Amino acid sequence: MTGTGNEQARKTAEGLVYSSGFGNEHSSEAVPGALPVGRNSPQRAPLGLYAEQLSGSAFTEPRRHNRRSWLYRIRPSAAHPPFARANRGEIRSAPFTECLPDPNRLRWNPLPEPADPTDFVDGLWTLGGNGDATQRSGMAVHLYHANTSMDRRVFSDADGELLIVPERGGLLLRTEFGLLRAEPGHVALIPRGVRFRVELLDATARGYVCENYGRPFELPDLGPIGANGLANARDFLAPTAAYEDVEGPVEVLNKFGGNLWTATYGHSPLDVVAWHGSHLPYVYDLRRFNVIGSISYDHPDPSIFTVLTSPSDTPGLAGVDFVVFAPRWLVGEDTFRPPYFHRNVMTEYMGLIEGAYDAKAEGFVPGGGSLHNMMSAHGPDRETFERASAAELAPQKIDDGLAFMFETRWPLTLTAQARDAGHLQRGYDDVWQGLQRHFRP
Ligand SMILES: O=C(O)Cc1cc(O)ccc1O
Ligand SMILES: [Fe+2]
Repeated sequence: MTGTGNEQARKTAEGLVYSSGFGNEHSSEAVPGALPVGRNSPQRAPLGLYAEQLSGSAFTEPRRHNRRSWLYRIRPSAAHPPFARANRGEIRSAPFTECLPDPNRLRWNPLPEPADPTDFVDGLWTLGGNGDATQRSGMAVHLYHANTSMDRRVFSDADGELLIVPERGGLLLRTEFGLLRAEPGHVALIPRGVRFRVELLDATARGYVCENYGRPFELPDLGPIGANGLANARDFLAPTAAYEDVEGPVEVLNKFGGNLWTATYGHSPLDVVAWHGSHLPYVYDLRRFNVIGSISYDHPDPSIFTVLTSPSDTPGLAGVDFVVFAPRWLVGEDTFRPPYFHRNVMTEYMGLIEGAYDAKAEGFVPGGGSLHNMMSAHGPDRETFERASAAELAPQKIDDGLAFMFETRWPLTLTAQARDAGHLQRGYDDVWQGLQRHFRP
């Protein structure tokens, strides 16, 4: 993506055309005249295409939450053979029952490089999660590592939407709605049920995925912040229609009820020539985030950094929030500026896209992750505490890293593979050892 100006149906340096605006009704046609005008389902759809609705909400949900798209495709999705169970590799789903919920602070190094040729789906490795995929509630944290593009296979997730956070290597996402490019520093949001194929733009790819079983991510309310700020809707870029007219076997993998199911189609199902609607994928450049913080004193709670939120049935209590710690100035007077010591009723999974994070002097590395389950005590490590308590409080630019958090209202339970992983850091607790008493009554 280019970093300037207006992306309204604009061609990027890489030749992709995007249409901008989160939550909008978008429309696009790869062939002029492919999109019906004035109705969704004419007696005969234009150009001999099949009309198909893809619903992301129940038909009857309030208009504010209602999401659906109309797809005009070469063949209807319904024309397929039965699905059969497929090997789910290292993908796991909620409910997570292999381990007891664990109150310990945990931290992992990056996933090791895959030994064999591994594409995005084969390279998904589940860390844990909460809720129940079949109840459309909760979330899962996955990591991925890949060294090949998906070839003659497409994936879709009936269990939830996928927020993909690349950390290493760019991804080209060929979706039913067209092409998206997601480099490290961008996030891609693939709605429930949308088919896509991941091609690697570099030799290897690595990153994180938040699988959200619950209400689709939306932009948070801004309250007194006003009409602008945080992630601005216009910076979310939707694809424009691009179709494959490809015959021959294509494997369609469907994550459903926690398992992978496979069917071999006789053609590519990425055959959508035109579409319109609101249930569609986006990319967003995290560096566009308009960071808002304190310009007087104290360290604000990280909710101020929320990019997207999946509300639960209780107002203000998110099933999952996606939060970014983007470059910003710290100017607080008489303030301990890094994240404070805290115990949070929400559960925090954090990852690092690049550089360093201001609460951890070392050990929290790009591609790694930390889990601070609900009510677990955490905060700055000893080195950070000592440095920040003594620092001269001149205005300071924090621009040496890009960290993020998946924050969820429910405790997160690990998979056995995450608990037993060789890349789990033993002795993470030690970062808080040696915090001396300074009490002088
Ligand atoms: O634990 C963390 O590093 C995340 C976090 C950051 C912050 O600025 C305040 C609270 C918080 O949980
Ligand atoms: Fe925290």
